[in-house]
Amino acid sequence: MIKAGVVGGTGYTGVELLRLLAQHPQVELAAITSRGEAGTLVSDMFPSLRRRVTLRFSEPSDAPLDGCDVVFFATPNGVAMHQAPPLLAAGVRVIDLAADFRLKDTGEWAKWYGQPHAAPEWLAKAVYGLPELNRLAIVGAQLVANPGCYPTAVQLGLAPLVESGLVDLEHLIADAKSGVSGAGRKAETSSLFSEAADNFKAYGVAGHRHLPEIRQGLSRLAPRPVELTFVPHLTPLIRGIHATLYARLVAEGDIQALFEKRYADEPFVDVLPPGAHPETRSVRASNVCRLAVHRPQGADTVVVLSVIDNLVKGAAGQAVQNMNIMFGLPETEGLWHLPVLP
Ligand SMILES: NC(=O)C1=CN([C@@H]2O[C@H](COP(=O)(O)OP(=O)(O)OC[C@H]3O[C@@H](n4cnc5c(N)ncnc54)[C@H](OP(=O)(O)O)[C@@H]3O)[C@@H](O)[C@H]2O)C=CC1
Ligand SMILES: CC(=O)N[C@@H](CCC(=O)OP(=O)(O)O)C(=O)O
Repeated sequence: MIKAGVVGGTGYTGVELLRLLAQHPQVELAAITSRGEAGTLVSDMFPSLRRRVTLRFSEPSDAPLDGCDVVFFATPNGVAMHQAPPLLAAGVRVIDLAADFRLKDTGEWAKWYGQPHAAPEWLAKAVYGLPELNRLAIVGAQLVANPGCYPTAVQLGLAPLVESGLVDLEHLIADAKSGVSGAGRKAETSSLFSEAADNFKAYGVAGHRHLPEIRQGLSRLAPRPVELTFVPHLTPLIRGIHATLYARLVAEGDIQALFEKRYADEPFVDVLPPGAHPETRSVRASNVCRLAVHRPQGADTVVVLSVIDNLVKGAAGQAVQNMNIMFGLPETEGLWHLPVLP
């Protein structure tokens, strides 16, 4: 059995990790931290976990994390880069759900996250954990940087086009909408029911911190750096991301066949038949990304529709998928459940 610890067990990605890990046949939950709830039974805070998770929350400094085989950080940006290095030095494998180890350039990290990087030596060793684009590197990794939710939906939707050389790499567009759980469980005015319900708005148009992450990931697939306009929106869903992606063709090709071939062996990427419109509810609570490819009026703009559950394929599910790869387990272990509908 793999002994797993979770730092940040009271947040949305933390409780989603607990849901997935508690049902994983090869995992034993060994430690779950909270700074404010140490001593509280996890199932008292989250009755959804009653009779399945019997642990109490521990203070991060008291939790037996160095006795774990793997520790997940489900903490705000800037926490894991301070707390993970001693665990890594002790041989523990770490999967960070935050952004601390995603951007390879420390200057870029400081610019977008407003603080200097505290562990550049581990940054160099970290592997970006988007299995469909980077599987082989994850196999041997000790430290995996789990991608952001928007970057997962956008990169999976644009990767086949960028790899193909059929599209203009300088004018990609990602128009993405997220449910409110994407902002986390912490109290914030913009997440209040009266602010977010019955409302729809763009934010971060001048520059969102997921832009450099998407650019870095897609540029690795291309002969030169890609340029992208990325506009996130907040939509009154609890879970879900819907990304509408635009690319201009510079050469002819069968785009539907390109996507079907690219993802034919991927258990968690579903390319829908021509003309389909994927819905966020078709992936709710599952680790699946559903894609549909369109070419309106047969013109030279390709439109890709990409949906994921931000808490699963966009965070906790992808983290478990990465753990499975790191530990040589079947990739679908503990993740092969169907979405919840309606
Ligand atoms: N929500 C989403 O859809 C996605 C989130 N992410 C990323 O995952 C991470 C977690 O997100 P989310 O679960 O939404 O966030 P939440 O705000 O819901 O939870 C954050 C958790 O971190 C703990 N925490 C906060 N500060 C510290 C600290 N200094 N030391 C130890 N623990 C700390 C909190 O617990 P306590 O205060 O009890 O200690 C809480 O459990 C973030 O980096 C986020 O950007 C990534 C992809 C998608
Ligand atoms: C709706 C909403 O607020 N979403 C978050 C993205 C959450 C996420 O994935 O952020 P990290 O890169 O920090 O992991 C945002 O736009 O800030």
